[in-house]
Amino acid sequence: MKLYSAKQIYKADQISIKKEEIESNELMERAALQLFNWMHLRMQGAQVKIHLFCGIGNNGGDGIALARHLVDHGYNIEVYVVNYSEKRSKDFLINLDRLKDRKVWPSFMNSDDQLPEIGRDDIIVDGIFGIGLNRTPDAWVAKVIQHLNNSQAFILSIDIPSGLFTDQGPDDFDTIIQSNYVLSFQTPKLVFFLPETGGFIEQWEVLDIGLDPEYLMQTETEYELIGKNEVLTLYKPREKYGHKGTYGHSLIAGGSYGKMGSVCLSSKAALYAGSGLVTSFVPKIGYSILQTALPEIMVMTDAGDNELTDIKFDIEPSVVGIGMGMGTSDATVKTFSEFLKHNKLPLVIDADGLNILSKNKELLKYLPDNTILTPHPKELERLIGSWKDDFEKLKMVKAFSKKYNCLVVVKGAHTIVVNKEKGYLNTTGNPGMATAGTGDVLTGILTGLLAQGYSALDAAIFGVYLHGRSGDIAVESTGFQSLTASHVIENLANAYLDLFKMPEQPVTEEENQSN
Ligand SMILES: NC(=O)C1=CN([C@@H]2O[C@H](COP(=O)(O)OP(=O)(O)OC[C@H]3O[C@@H](n4cnc5c(N)ncnc54)[C@H](O)[C@@H]3O)[C@@H](O)[C@H]2O)[C@@H](O)CC1
Ligand SMILES: Nc1ncnc2c1ncn2[C@@H]1O[C@H](COP(=O)(O)OP(=O)(O)O)[C@@H](O)[C@H]1O
Ligand SMILES: [K+]
Repeated sequence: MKLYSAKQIYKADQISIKKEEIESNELMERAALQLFNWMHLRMQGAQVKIHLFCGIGNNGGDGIALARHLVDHGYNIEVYVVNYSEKRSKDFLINLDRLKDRKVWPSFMNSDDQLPEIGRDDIIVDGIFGIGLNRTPDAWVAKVIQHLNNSQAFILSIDIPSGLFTDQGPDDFDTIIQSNYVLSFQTPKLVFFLPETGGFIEQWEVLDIGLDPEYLMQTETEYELIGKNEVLTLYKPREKYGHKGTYGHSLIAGGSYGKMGSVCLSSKAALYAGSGLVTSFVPKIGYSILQTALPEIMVMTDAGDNELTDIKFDIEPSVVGIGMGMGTSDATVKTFSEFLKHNKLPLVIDADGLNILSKNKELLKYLPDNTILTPHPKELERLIGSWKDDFEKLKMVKAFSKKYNCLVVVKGAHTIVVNKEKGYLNTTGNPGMATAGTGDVLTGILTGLLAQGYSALDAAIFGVYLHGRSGDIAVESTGFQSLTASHVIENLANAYLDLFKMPEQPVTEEENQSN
């Protein structure tokens, strides 16, 4: 699913109005009707108090138009206009008049007004600011926002939580509505998925207000949201006459004394992801550990007893996944550097491989094109330096990806695969996955997919999705606390099978009776 910027949404807005030959307030009416239908379906006329807080722009206009529909259906409403500017939008004013025709008189809130009382069982509709926010709200508006956040009432935001910018990071986190539910027009917004701002949204849903499909389809976006529909087209079916050679050979290189588990996890994950063959390349200390833990894989040892000192092998794998548990001793740094200088194979680099690159940036020029790097936030900071906010971070990652012609998998709650100018945000995964070794599993999956002939970009997008989906299936039986990296591997099979499961259909009345 594409994530459109505010600029693109405004453009879609204008094009739709022109093409359909409608007035802009008709588009607002569509939005308001969608909002109303959503609420009415759930509330069924319940007399819970609904407080609608509306700004003076079109987001406020949506709120005012919604208020009219609610009052027409007998709901118990109170309307407030947060009067932060004199520049009221045309459609806001049209809808204000329509509301007044119903004898509903909003309270106009100005800077020194008392804040209204809100019960914890009431509902708040947040229509203060939408995608038009272009500067941090004034202190008194921030106070109103804080008051709503502190009320403990359920907050339903129109389009975007008020105070959240659509395409830039916040300056002040105290000026943002903490939403329970966001009904977002046409597209979710990028900020719903970034670590700094995602926490302001508990749940979201898109309301289709019928913006011009042609424009939406043809417009390229900087970011895409990746779910099942997107990865299904990437999946490569197994061929009837395929043999293990068809599905590639993954070499997993890493490990050091006390950290052989990481190589076990990556190697096993590569196998479960479907790699035809898997060889682990480890220091001597790892030999019996890997042979015992994973009978399906082959093991090659380095000259070093406890750490990698001479990364050389006389086989020709299809891809190398390297870095997990490897350490950063002088000998390992030296051999890793030498390996990079001579290597021609596709690479996935993780953990200490990334740490070594961060301290020896001159090595970056040896990365083969489309190498996949999989940093967690700390590793990313070591690699690209620190950032002011998530937007600056993404800008820096894009520049890095472009400069070194590599893919960066920015790991987190919504992992983002960055390929030069474009970012792909994953929708699977859960906080149970914040546990030791899940990153090693991801490296193994990505290596295993590359071995099977997926392009680097497809492997990264699909692998990140599968990894999270495995975690989501696993957590149903483990709970968050007890989810381990091994559970993620064990559920890879279920994640693959789940790709082709139809969503559950509700049982119809007839079927019910025949049972
Ligand atoms: N195409 C769409 O998606 C549609 C959008 N609509 C609504 O329109 C909204 C956008 O409306 P607007 O562009 O009027 O913008 P907003 O309603 O978000 O903001 C109102 C105006 O306040 C001013 N402003 C921004 N930051 C401020 C601040 N900190 N203090 C004081 N004033 C500030 C700006 O000039 C802005 O235009 C959307 O979020 C959505 O709710 C709907 O009406 C229907 C169609
Ligand atoms: N809150 C979360 N929600 C979803 N996925 C998460 C969350 N926290 C961590 N993960 C995922 O778990 C993995 C952790 O990787 P990493 O930090 O490298 O762990 P390790 O080094 O222990 O293997 C990443 O793929 C990350 O996206
Ligand atoms: K809003």
